[in-house]
Amino acid sequence: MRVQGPGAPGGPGASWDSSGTELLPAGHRVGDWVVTEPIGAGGWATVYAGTRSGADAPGAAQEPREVALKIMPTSGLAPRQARSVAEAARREVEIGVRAGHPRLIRLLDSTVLSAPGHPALDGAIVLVMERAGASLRDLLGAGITEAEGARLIAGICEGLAHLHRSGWVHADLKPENVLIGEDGSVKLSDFGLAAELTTGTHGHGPPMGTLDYLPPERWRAPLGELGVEVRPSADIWALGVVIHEVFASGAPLFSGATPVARGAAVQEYAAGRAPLRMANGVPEFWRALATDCLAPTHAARAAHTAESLLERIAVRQAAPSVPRSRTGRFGRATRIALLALAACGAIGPAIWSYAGHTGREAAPGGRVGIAEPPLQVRVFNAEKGCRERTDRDPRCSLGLAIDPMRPYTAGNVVPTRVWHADVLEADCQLLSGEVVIDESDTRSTHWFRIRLPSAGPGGGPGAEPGAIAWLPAVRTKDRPPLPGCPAPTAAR
Ligand SMILES: Nc1ncnc2c1ncn2[C@@H]1O[C@H](COP(=O)(O)OP(=O)(O)OP(=O)(O)O)[C@@H](O)[C@H]1O
Repeated sequence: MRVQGPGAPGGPGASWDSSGTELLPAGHRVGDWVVTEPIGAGGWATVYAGTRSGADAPGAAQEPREVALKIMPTSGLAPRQARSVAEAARREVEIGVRAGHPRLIRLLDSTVLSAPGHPALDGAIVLVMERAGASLRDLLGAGITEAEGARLIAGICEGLAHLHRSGWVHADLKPENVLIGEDGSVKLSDFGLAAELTTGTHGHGPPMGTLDYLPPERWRAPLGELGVEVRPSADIWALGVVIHEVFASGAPLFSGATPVARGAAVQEYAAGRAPLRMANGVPEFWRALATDCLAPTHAARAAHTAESLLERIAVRQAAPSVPRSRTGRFGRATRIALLALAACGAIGPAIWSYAGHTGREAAPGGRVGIAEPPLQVRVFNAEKGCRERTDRDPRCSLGLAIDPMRPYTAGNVVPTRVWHADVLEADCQLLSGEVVIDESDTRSTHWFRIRLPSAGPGGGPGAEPGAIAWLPAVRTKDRPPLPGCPAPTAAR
């Protein structure tokens, strides 16, 4: 349940949520949808399972048949409360329209109910969403393996990284708002408190939130005309709390009988008067990651972005299959070879392609309408001077590898060159390829399999149709949610 944040004046509470589930009986029709059963309720809304009433309606074939209907009643609320509900719905719709991503629950439609004969429903806002199978909260009690926890947390980081890149802070990250699709994929939901980063560094949101996930600075945040200041680092704090819960079977990180008492424990920790005490079962890597997320001040936490955390998780996931001696091999000589790659011209033997691979296989679960590979990645050149020029100077060109399992040296690149900001199509990712260290010392074993554009993005030699190559993940800031690549041992 979400409640008002500390120090907030009155606002919509959770008073009607328990009775809300009776609002819509099974069989009730909402636009093109028929209610089947209640799924859940929060402070603003009751969520029902719905199914399409007319399968033959125009466009029906493109839409899922099973949906979730989030009903946000406004009648009976004080005008200010009704405005808050309408604002929350507006933010959900705005994110749905402007920031769609496979790691965010998909908004299909929104409408306002007209039900003059049913005063409790009249004027209610309805959000029609893709339906998830469960929430992370549902999974916590059963215990989550480290591998599964890693996958779930990586999915949350991908969703946050996308939101932050798109200029939004979620501001209410918690296990209830991490949904699990029927194919097991992670989807962030509930953007009713999301804040747009209007200044680039922070935005403003209503003085509300879920107390157990609020960062220390929010407990003292002044309430201005625009609301309270919200920064992406607030989501990172909440992520730290969630990481702990994932590996501690849902046990709260800060002790106290009530959310307010636990908030006092947060303040004690932030003031340096109490240590962070995580459950013993939290594995070392995740303990370290959560500790960084839970840095007590915004300034200390800001260094740990969702992208950088994702990168650390990717490297860690790749680590067990990379023998230590192999990683240790890459000293100065390899690094110099890597740097040389940024400047060398077109070099390299034949292009490696997978016979019979189309790159258009449906994602697991194959849901219609959810983004499927290939997905776009934009090339990033760590050399600042190269990012500022658009003349495709050969010295600023970057090479794509032929084989991600061999050192990324001049002899292992395809003829097609790419430049900063080129957009490439990736169809899968490999977390445990050869180590690559870029010019800014970022080290990664993560690679994307790229379909080479037949014209050559730089106007260089074109590739044969369907040819592929490999982009080291250090050469892009994007982290599209791609499936894993099959082990690249295929014919060369
Ligand atoms: N698309 C969906 N598919 C399946 N279940 C969903 C979906 N959206 C929400 N739910 C379920 O309904 C519950 C309430 O939804 P939601 O959190 O969006 O409502 P809310 O009133 O904004 O909640 P809160 O006040 O706790 O933030 C969720 O915890 C989740 O279990």
